[in-house]
Order: sequence, then structure tokens, then C-alpha cells
Amino acid sequence: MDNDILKVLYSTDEIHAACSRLGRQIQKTYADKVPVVIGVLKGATFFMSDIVREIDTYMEIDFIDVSSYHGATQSSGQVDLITDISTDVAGRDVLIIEDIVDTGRTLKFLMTNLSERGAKSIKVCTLLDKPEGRQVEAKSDFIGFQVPNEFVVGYGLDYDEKYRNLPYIGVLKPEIYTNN
Ligand SMILES: O=P(O)(O)OC[C@H]1O[C@H](OP(=O)(O)OP(=O)(O)O)[C@H](O)[C@@H]1O
Ligand code: HPA
Ligand SMILES: [Mg+2]
Repeated sequence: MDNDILKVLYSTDEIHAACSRLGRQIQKTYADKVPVVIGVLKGATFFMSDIVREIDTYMEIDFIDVSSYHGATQSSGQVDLITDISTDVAGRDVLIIEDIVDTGRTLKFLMTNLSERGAKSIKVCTLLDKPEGRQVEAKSDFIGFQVPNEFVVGYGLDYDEKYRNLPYIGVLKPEIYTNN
């Protein structure tokens, strides 16, 4: 897999340091609350499992599976809800955990969906923010890194469902997706 990577953006150690930093910020924000922390599948799997262990407060965790890239490097423009959370979020403080905010469509969909169900507050923590990709407004409260407008993979992020298990985050060589 390493041969398919143009450049490494964030090493395992840098990702771990970002999780610690974000965890401290989140812990302060929710010190006297019991948030519902929702990981967005599949991309946020590894980030979710690492970050919640950096936050020493009571919390509940749940997962929601939404999809819009369907293995491609461009958003289909349509966000599909594959599997819903099982928690009732009415009146609850919700923290969404994302791997990346790119066009902003997934986050906008989630914010609308969760606020319609009566969440008391909704905050967003994303490991990666790609502001140049934005098509709709979407703001995060806790951000690990700002990435350039390139297609990135690893640590949960996929191309064609692959590369999620890379332990670092890198830019995929364009010939990998332009040849397919
Ligand atoms: O800001 P956006 O342009 O909406 O992109 C961000 C979303 O896209 C990816 O999910 P994807 O649809 O690829 O599903 P996956 O997590 O299962 O790979 C990623 O994990 C984010 O959830
Ligand atoms: O750059 C990206 N890489 C992988 N998945 C993504 N989903 C949105 N943007 C990206
Ligand atoms: Mg994907």
C-alpha cells in the first residue's frame, strides 16, 4: 500500500498528538455533562476509538453509517443513511466525530437530521478539515488538521474501500484513481 502514496501528511505519532490535544479541549467542554458521542462510519472508526479514550468524562457512544462517495474520489452529492443510531438524542448534548469535512454535505445532513430529533446541543470534532472542498456551509468546533485540496487516505479514510488500515494519513497518487 505504501507504494500508492504520493506523500505522507500525518504520521501515527502526529495523529496521536492531535487526539490528545483535541481530547483535552473536548473534556473541558463537557466536564459537567454526559454527551452522546456519535462516530460517523466508516471513515471515523479509528479516530473515534482513539479520541474517546483521551476524554475523561462520562459519555455514551453510538455510531451512524452514512455514505456519499461510494468508493469514488468525488461526492455523489447525495448523502444516504445506511444505519441509524440507536440512542434517543432528544434533549441530549451531541458530539459528532468525523474523519474529514470536505464538501460539507455529510455534516450538513447530520446536523439537520440530529437537530430535527431535538438534540439540545450539537458540536463537531473532525480530524481533518478540507476548506477548499466546501460546497455547502459546515463548521466544526474541534479540528485536528487542515488539509490541502487533495484526495487523502489512511487512518479510516478510503479510496474504493481500501487504504483505511494505513496507520498514517497520506495523499494518494493520482494515477491510482485516474487509471481506474
Ligand atoms: O464533506 P463531505 O464531502 O460530505 O465528505 C466527508 C464524508 O465523506 C466520507 O464518507 P464516505 O461517504 O466516503 O463514507 P465512508 O466513511 O464509509 O467512506 C468521510 O468519511 C466523511 O464522512
Ligand atoms: O479526501 C478524501 N479522502 C477520502 N475520503 C474522503 N471523503 C471526503 N473527502 C475525502
Ligand atoms: Mg469513503
